[in-house]
Amino acid sequence: MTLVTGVTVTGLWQDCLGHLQHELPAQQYNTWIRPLIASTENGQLVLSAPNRFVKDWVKDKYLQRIQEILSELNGGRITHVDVTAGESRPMFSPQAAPRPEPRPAASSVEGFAFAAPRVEAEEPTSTFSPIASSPLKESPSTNNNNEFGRQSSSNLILPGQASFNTDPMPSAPVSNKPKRNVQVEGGIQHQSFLNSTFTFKTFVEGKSNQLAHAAAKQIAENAGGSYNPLFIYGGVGLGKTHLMHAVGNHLQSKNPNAKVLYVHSERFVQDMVKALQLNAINEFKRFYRGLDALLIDDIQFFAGKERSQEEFFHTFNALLEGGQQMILTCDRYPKEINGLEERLKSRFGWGLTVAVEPPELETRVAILMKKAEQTGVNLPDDAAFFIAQKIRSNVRELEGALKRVVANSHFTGSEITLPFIKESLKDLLALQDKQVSVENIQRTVAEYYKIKMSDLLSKRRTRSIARPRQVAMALSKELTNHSLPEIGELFGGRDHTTVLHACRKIKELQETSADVREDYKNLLRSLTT
Ligand SMILES: Nc1ncnc2c1ncn2[C@@H]1O[C@H](COP(=O)(O)OP(=O)(O)OP(=O)(O)O)[C@@H](O)[C@H]1O
Repeated sequence: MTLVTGVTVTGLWQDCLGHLQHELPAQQYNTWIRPLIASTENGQLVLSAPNRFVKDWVKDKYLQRIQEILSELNGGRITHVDVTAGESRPMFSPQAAPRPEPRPAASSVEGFAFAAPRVEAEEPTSTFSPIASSPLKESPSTNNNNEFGRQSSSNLILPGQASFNTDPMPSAPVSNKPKRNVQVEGGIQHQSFLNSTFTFKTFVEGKSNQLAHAAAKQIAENAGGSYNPLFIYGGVGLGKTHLMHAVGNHLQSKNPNAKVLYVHSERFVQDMVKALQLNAINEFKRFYRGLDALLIDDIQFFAGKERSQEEFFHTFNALLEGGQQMILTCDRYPKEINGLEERLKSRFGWGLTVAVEPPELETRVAILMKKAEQTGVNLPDDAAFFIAQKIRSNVRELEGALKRVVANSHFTGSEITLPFIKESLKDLLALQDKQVSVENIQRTVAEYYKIKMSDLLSKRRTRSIARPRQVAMALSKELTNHSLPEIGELFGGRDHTTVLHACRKIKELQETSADVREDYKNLLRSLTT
């Protein structure tokens, strides 16, 4: 057994995860493998399962394969992997599981059990895991009509609470994230489900997130003040969750007794449904309304779920009236959420609504440098620049690329240089080259002309916006298989004749204007190489 450093083990485990993800059905992977937290003890890999149930299952079904893969990856050298129940020190960045998911502890208080892994398991039935065995296993996001399920369990689980358990499962915390801030009050634990690595210190501020960052900082210093609620919206993987946790972590560090809770909106819905089924809605209300700060992620999941919206509306009002801070994130502007009640949309706008945009090149480079520094990796400037130039879609993908490079470097013992990066990311880049999307084109064009992506889709007709828009339309026609009407639709619902006109205009300008010719050529090169 020659594992030397935690980073080496991390790299191995990350790669092993890649193999397992490839081999196993997604459901199995998400249920059993993803929640495992890797750490190193005496040079050995320790996989910490959220509870004994998962531990036994993993040992029984997957451990042998895990050992085989690790040993293949490490030249036959890994001989032992331990699987334990309960948390151990996580050692890699949040990328290991992209979204911090609330995984409260197994528990029951006076007949109510609290928390279960958010699993969609096909396997063994257990009193511990009501969601796993209930009709609610189908995620609300994939089944908008099924807001209520048939009662199938005697256990209700609320996040942030824990256990005096009568069921056979241990009360070990269930978390695939670093869990902190556990308070014990009257024998009941409160957990925040904050990811301790998502702090202001690890967040890179740039033009694209300046306002959101400033607002978050303000709130961290003055929670429950005039910026309540804070509503952060923007595309995937742009740091909304990170910022929200940063506020939570700050509040919690200022006051360790503060009851701060992070919860994904799917989880809120699931808990509420469970509470209704079990006639425990009053406990549910008390629990949420007793918080000092509530952070709810991805509230677009409330769309179409009327009863949940109703409950959330009351919780929301109660919290605001009590001066408790709320932070909400969403993938779009509140008014654009179809299926959300008007009164909620308008309430969301009562505090401060801020957008996060895709980061520009400089910020992407800075983020990469910061992530590399966090993982103790020396990333040369030109290497960071290259990755940042190539991966533009979102920060999560940027991190993914960096992790891949770092893992490869650990396995091969190679230094991270530009040629090494090109080699490591070869297939990813090739894949990306094949996948030029209209969105990608819009983002690249917006960045090139230093305008906002939303401007490209807007009705604004000033030359500084209209010309880049035409360029983006022409590039979309040239580089994608979309029809003119489809392209028009993707540019803020424009008519196909507008797209046709743009294509003709840009073709003409390329012959008469050196600037446009140059711009078009640069953009084409950047999108296709
Ligand atoms: N400005 C930033 N500085 C440092 N890390 C960042 C920044 N923006 C995003 N990240 C990182 O990118 C990853 C994705 O961020 P996050 O989960 O906050 O995205 P999100 O906007 O909530 O996406 P989603 O809508 O998919 O939930 C995280 O690991 C986060 O740390």
